[in-house]
Amino acid sequence: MSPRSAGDPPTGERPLLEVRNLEMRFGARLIQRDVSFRVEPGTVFAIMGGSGCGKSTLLKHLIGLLAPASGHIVYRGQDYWACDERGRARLRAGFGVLFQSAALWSSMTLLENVLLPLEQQTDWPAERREARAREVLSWVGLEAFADFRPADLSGGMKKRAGLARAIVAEPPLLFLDEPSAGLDPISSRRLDDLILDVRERTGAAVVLVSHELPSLMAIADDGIFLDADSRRPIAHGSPRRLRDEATHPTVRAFLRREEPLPADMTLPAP
Ligand SMILES: Nc1ncnc2c1ncn2[C@@H]1O[C@H](COP(=O)(O)OP(=O)(O)OP(=O)(O)O)[C@@H](O)[C@H]1O
Repeated sequence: MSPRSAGDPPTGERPLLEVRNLEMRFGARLIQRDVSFRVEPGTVFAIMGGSGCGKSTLLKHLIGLLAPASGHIVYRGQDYWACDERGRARLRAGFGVLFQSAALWSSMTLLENVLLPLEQQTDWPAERREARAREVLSWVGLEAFADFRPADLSGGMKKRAGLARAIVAEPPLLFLDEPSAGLDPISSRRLDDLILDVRERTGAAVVLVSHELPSLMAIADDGIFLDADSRRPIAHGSPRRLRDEATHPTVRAFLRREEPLPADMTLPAP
């Protein structure tokens, strides 16, 4: 399948993921409201914004770890929180997640880590599971490290192993929390290429939280920018377009590394 980009016309298909008027709170504390967006198959969608604006909190809502204060999170037409626990578990089986820490099991080898989703989600015979796990380890360049434990790997290798585990069962949706955080520029670039390669190979849509501008510009087709002050999204679109066209000073400051404008200075109409 060939991935769509943000500039393509709508396909008329149901989006893989649709967020409608989501409001997120911790107790009485509002984190964000009015969050609405769609993620189409085969696209890379970025959740952007400054520190503490609620990016990780949004990701946790999307993968079912936190329940919305109000609003809807809909996967291929199914409202996640309107489903019973079995229905939610079925939807979650379609998510691959790479956490910031990679969250590999330290007592297991890489191969055993990557086999886990296949053991949980397929009834394939053991040889087929192992062949698939080794194939995916080779995609991420770790076939020679299948018998290593996570402690014996570099940070970039752990991320690649976490990515292998996230994609091994070919989930239609992949969630990545700051995939290149803590990596040197070369490892970070390599991971970006790998994310695009995975998207090409599997047709998965990718939702990622990232602060890394080169990474955002290189791989994201679309995105949303959350603002910590107003506690609302203040821009939607591809990071490249927002970098070139956004007028909001916070978005410009973030994506173009500009100094934010003084609060009393108004912007010309676009
Ligand atoms: N479990 C929690 N209970 C209460 N408040 C929380 C909890 N988790 C996060 N917060 C608060 O919610 C706000 C958003 O946090 P979040 O981690 O989602 O931001 P972020 O945009 O991902 O930040 P960063 O880029 O620094 O990782 C912060 O003010 C944070 O202190």
